[in-house]
Amino acid sequence: MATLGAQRKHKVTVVGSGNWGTTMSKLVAENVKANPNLFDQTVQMWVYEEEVTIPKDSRHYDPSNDKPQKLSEVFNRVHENVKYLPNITVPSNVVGNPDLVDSCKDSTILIFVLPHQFIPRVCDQLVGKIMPFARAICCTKGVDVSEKGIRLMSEAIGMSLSIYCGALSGANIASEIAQEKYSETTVAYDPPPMDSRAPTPKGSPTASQVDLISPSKPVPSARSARLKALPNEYPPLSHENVRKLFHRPYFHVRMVSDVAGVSLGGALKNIIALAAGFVDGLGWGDNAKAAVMRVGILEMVRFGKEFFPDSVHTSTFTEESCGVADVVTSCMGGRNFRCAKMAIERGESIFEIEQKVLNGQKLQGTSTAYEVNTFLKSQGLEQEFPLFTAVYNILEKNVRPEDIPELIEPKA
Ligand SMILES: NC(=O)c1ccc[n+]([C@@H]2O[C@H](COP(=O)([O-])OP(=O)(O)OC[C@H]3O[C@@H](n4cnc5c(N)ncnc54)[C@H](O)[C@@H]3O)[C@@H](O)[C@H]2O)c1
Ligand SMILES: O=P(O)(O)OC[C@H](O)CO
Repeated sequence: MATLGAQRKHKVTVVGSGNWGTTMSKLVAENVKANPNLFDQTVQMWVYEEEVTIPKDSRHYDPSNDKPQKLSEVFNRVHENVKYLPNITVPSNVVGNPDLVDSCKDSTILIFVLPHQFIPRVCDQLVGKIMPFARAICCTKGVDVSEKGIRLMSEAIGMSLSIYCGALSGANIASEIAQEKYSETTVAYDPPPMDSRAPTPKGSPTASQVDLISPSKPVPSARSARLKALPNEYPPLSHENVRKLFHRPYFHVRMVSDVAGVSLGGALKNIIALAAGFVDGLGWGDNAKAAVMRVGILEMVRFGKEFFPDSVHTSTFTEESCGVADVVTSCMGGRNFRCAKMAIERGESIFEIEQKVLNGQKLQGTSTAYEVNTFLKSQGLEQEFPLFTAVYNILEKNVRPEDIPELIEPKA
């Protein structure tokens, strides 16, 4: 039932069109159709434009037209991302839009699903070009490290665009979800009090006047940013309504408020997956992989407690899909795990494997290992995170994968 007084509907843009971005567009498009009272029926998907040649084994291959074509044009013609999510039909209410600003400018909900290294530049292009009261959900797995320190990607998005940004992360190998195989995820959404629809007490500033976060409950993802309240004519972005955007019979959503825990789980698991791939590539078997996962989970929890003490709930890592469950799935079938394993088996660098095997898809564990190490070095705390540090040093060829057991053995 539409919220009393809500005459407008949320327009949704998925910012990203990769393997997960396209999968996310598919499930979101299914949900806007299922909730016409809440959402506009067309989902914009920003496509980072490139020329693609339709593979000969594609059902869309046309020998009379095998020249390179614009990805967005092919997508809008055949409703399939022939490069990043082949053989999956995406609902026709998803529009592939190569113009970033045009795809976002009228949307009240922005779902960021880009490799994390591209987020800052994309946000820079959107500053001042989006709805001032838009809200975002970051599905990207990574952290934002600079000389100022470490930030969650949701914080980086929120601060850059002066909007509130939540996070989605879980045991979510995209290709399985695209095939509608059962999975689950965690969505953390903890909006500013101004977004709550409690009756506005007399004398309180109206939505248009409120442009600072309430001092009583600073919103981590947009600390000191100038937030605009979501106007009452839109349905409230309650946990119930946000869940309706993502939950599917095959994609079970649990809503939480711990944005930091959800974000860190997704980012740090990619480092652990590399370590698991290294030991698996050595042929050391499941026990070795389990040992590496155990130490990695400990370091994930420690990292959250150490650097995000006022926002991370340790239970998020153990009880939610974004924690241990994501480590498990990533260390069995994730790209970071598979490429690390292949690198050891073939005696090649993981960076070469990424280029040769992923067809344009991007690993996130390698860059996250470097970014986390830069931050740990700045804090003088590499020794407190031996597995994260070992993965960095393996990538740098300072140590060998065979050295992992010694490197993670607790020091007397
Ligand atoms: N693929 C998965 O199974 C999966 C699942 C859950 C979360 N994630 C996370 O989602 C995020 C996005 O991953 P993905 O799988 O959609 O992407 P991907 O790995 O398929 O990466 C390719 C995407 O990057 C885009 N790209 C390349 N160069 C770019 C540039 N200069 N600027 C902007 N975009 C550029 C490409 O157009 C393409 O859309 C990552 O953080 C990833 O960890 C991925
Ligand atoms: O393929 P990966 O390693 O990027 O992992 C995919 C998802 O993040 C698994 O949850």
